[in-house]
Amino acid sequence: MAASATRRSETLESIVNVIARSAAEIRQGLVGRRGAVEAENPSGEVQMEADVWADGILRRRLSAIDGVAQYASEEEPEVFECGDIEDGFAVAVDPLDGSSNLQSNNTMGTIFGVYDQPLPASGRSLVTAGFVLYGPIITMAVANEEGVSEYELSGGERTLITDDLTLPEDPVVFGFGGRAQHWPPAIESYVETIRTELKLRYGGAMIGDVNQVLSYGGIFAYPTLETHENGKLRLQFEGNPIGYVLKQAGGRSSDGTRSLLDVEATELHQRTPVYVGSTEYVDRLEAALE
Ligand SMILES: O=P(O)(O)OC[C@H]1O[C@](O)(COP(=O)(O)O)[C@@H](O)[C@@H]1O
Ligand SMILES: [Mg+2]
Ligand SMILES: [Mg+2]
Repeated sequence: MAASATRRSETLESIVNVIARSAAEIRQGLVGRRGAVEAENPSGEVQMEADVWADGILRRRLSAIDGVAQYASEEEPEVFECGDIEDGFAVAVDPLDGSSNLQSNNTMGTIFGVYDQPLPASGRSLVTAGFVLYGPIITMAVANEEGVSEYELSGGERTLITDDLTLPEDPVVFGFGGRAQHWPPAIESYVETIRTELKLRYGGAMIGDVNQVLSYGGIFAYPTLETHENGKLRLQFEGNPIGYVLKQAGGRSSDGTRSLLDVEATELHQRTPVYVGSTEYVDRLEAALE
């Protein structure tokens, strides 16, 4: 993509600012939108009112940014073309990650990835990725080639907490999704081993669970299942952005055999097994699956 370096960095800054400024509004808008709509997303999952609403806000605001050429979301079947792809970025979002937690009022997030190639694109073409976490307070992690920064968000303001978010050296937590009776034997015995070393932390929103791994070290997975070989999570909207954040924080990602960033992107809504966290634990997981 041919835009000048200055224009590219202005566009990236605008994308991050728009997501940061929308976060408080998205969280407030969850009130009264905790029910399902009579529709499924392209992955065949029930959509919640809040999923559709948050997607609408992000589509309108992100597609209006000069230098954003494509917008795509977990909630929409097709890429929304909004500029010249020869001269702009593609933004992929999971507007609400963990929206099944609306019912129980638990943690959720918003995930984004900014690609330098038309979607579906390889994780190697990400230039920025990150997430908003709607916890007791709203935080945001933003990864780019310089590393990972963490912010606290309040109203429209973004306050830098650290510009060097890195995984701690001594891992503490793990969380694996899916029903244990559907895990292949190799996953089951890996979990049997690591549960003697780490503490279980699983909250049902990838972004909440991944943020615990970023804070304390360890491993998060939504693994391959005997019923669903590619697990549940989507490469463009979830796997790639989180794989990029973890790599820039000093850890790594895998689909079971290779970095998520090296998985070939064939379809917008393709699923992939996801294993992310401290390098030692992801390496051992790959060895267990060999
Ligand atoms: O309810 P399960 O099967 O544990 O699945 C939880 C996983 O599904 C997800 O909620 C999928 O994301 P969405 O909510 O964006 O569809 C992940 O955040 C989470 O890790
Ligand atoms: Mg999600
Ligand atoms: Mg979602």
